[in-house]
Amino acid sequence: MPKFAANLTMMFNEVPFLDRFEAAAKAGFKYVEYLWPYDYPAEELKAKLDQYGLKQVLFNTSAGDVANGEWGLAAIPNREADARRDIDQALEYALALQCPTVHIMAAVVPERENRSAYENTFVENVRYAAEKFKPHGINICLEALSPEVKPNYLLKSQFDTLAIVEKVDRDNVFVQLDYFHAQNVDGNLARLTDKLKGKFSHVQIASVPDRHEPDEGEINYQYIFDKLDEIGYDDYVGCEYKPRGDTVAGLGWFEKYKN
Ligand SMILES: O=C(O)C(=O)[C@@H](O)CO
Ligand SMILES: [Mg+2]
Repeated sequence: MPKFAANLTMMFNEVPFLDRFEAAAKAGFKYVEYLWPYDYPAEELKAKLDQYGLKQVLFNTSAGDVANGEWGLAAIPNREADARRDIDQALEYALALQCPTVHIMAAVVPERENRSAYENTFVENVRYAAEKFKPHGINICLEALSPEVKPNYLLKSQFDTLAIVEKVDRDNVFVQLDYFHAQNVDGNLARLTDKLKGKFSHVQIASVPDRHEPDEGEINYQYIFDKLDEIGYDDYVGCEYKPRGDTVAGLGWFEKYKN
């Protein structure tokens, strides 16, 4: 049975961020993820996790200067020092939060720029991270984002992402399989899951097209959850969706997975 993690950036927005840990635990979650921890001291976040008996399972490296169009730095040529500073910062937080996986954000590639220079920079920075994280048993994930959500992001297709993972060639680097983006770009999700078997170590879910609860829209998530069980996927499934309304009112789909 999948181990579902509440995404505290997208869910439980009825309450301030630090109160979402309690809300997630009360709703029956044992695991949480969120995009970035850096606005808070790691000790404060760890205290929340401990207070509510939660495990943090994923967060991202910094997105950089979002107001100026950045969405990750790790692929931007000549910004290696900034990217590696962000990777080091993520490692400190991962250790303090005892978080097993960090998503390294790549970058938006401006249309006039040379994509292969971005890919090469990304590969080198991810290798740097892989080697720093390895002694601590921390995994790295790389994620494709669909153009309707993040136009010109370096990684669009799951297969672009797999190609970079293979090029990086480190045993703690995996695909982050977000089925919402995968359906938008790649489709054929059951076959995709088979093809990526063993290559992904974090999953995220949301309905398509509206990115709501996984109980509507064009993806049959019950089928996908069974598929994940069938292939022996044992890592986490992040609920990275925008609730249609009240978060708890939308959790009917989750009832049968609580234990
Ligand atoms: O947008 C998504 O999907 C994510 O998982 C974010 O963490 C990164 O854009
Ligand atoms: Mg995602």
